[in-house]
Amino acid sequence: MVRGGVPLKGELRVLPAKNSALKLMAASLLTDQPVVLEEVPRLRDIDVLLELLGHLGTRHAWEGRTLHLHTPEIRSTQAPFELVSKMRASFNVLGALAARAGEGTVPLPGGCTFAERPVDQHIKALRALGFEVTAQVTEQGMAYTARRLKPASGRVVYDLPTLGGTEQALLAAALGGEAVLVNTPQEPEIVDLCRFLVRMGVEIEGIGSSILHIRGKPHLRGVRYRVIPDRIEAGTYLLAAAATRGSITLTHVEPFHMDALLDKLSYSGHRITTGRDWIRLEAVPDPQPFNLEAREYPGFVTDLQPPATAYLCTVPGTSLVSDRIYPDRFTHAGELARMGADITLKDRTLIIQGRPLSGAAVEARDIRAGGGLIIAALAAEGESHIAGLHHIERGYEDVENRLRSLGAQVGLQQPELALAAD
Ligand SMILES: CC(=O)N[C@H]1[C@@H](OP(=O)(O)OP(=O)(O)OC[C@H]2O[C@@H](n3ccc(=O)[nH]c3=O)[C@H](O)[C@@H]2O)O[C@H](CO)[C@@H](O)[C@@H]1O
Ligand SMILES: C=C(OP(=O)(O)O)C(=O)O
Repeated sequence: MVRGGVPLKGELRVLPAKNSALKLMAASLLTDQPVVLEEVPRLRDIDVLLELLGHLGTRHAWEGRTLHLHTPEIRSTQAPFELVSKMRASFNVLGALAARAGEGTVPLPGGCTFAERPVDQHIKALRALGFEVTAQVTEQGMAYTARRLKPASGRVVYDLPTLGGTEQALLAAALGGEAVLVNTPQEPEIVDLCRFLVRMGVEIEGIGSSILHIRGKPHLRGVRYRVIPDRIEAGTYLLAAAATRGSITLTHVEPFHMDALLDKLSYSGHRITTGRDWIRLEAVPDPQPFNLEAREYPGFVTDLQPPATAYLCTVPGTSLVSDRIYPDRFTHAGELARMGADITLKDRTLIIQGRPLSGAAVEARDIRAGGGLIIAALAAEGESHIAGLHHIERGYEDVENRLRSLGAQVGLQQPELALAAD
């Protein structure tokens, strides 16, 4: 429940990146030694992956935000459907299991259903590295088994830069021989995973470029590693401050991961200042619209497309929004229209005429659509009720208290957690 129209003001410490932490957790399967991840967000997705890793043989313990992981041996090579179906990142244990235990079986992943999300490049990569991959139709749908026939080596040429497909090959190749990955994405989460694997003992050249040369090792060591800040959480709060014409300072953030968004926000007229690990936004009352096309890093990230769309709905003038990564990722558009947004979808492009929004009952159908609806509700006049909190909680930790700390009037729709202002 959000009562809108209050400019967000204050300072927020950005939390660590879910999309990086999940991949590092999967990579911890590659060693029989303890792995310590410093700064892990406390999110539902992290708990789901911990449950999956536990099933495979990983013991874990929390110490504040520090996560201790240890997999002395792989106890099961089968990932249960009930867990994999909850989150896409869980598919990445396939390469790690096949590399460490010689075999792994993982059902087709779940996760946000905003678009068709194929895994053909994951399978192509594993086959190119010498794994035998078979698909079985089970009662719960398709599952894939990968078997190691020899130490992983080979050349993978991706049809398109895929984060998941590249992560799959990095894990599969880490305990192998020599591998070359061509047409890889440059996203910070890939760089983070590469650095983590290097600390474990893997040799990787070309980190941050579109060609990665990997020299795997027969044994990898345990590491202690700090997860990068969450550029998606950071961007969502910046857009929320801009939409409510407020001002916000984010700390513990990597400004250079966020160039594309910061550029758009300053084009829009807002005053942006940055330091080594902080970003400050002071909103202007009369911002300019802009067009955006979500694409690979360092372009505008697809996960911030729904939040940015919500912001643009509040900016007078015309904006065009499209998404090259997931061209149909628009589950938020119809819900924004319920809040009075003038938004139409034509030829896979949103055409937005910005104008004031009003509170309404809406439903988040995936994580970032939820981020967008929260932004719209914060900017709207009146009260909004956002259903689908379980999606939002996959990606945004403690969102109601974090928003309240910035002055937002927000609460869960339960008597004891009624609106802070009530
Ligand atoms: C490059 C990119 O922006 N990746 C985003 C993608 O990562 P995620 O890992 O989910 O997706 P990929 O990066 O693998 O997908 C990028 C593109 O490749 C296509 N594809 C992918 C794998 C495959 O086997 N076959 C195939 O065709 C996808 O449909 C998509 O169009 O969604 C995540 C969740 O929203 C975001 O956090 C990532 O930033
Ligand atoms: C869509 C996301 O997660 P998943 O890929 O697990 O569905 C996300 O983090 O925005």
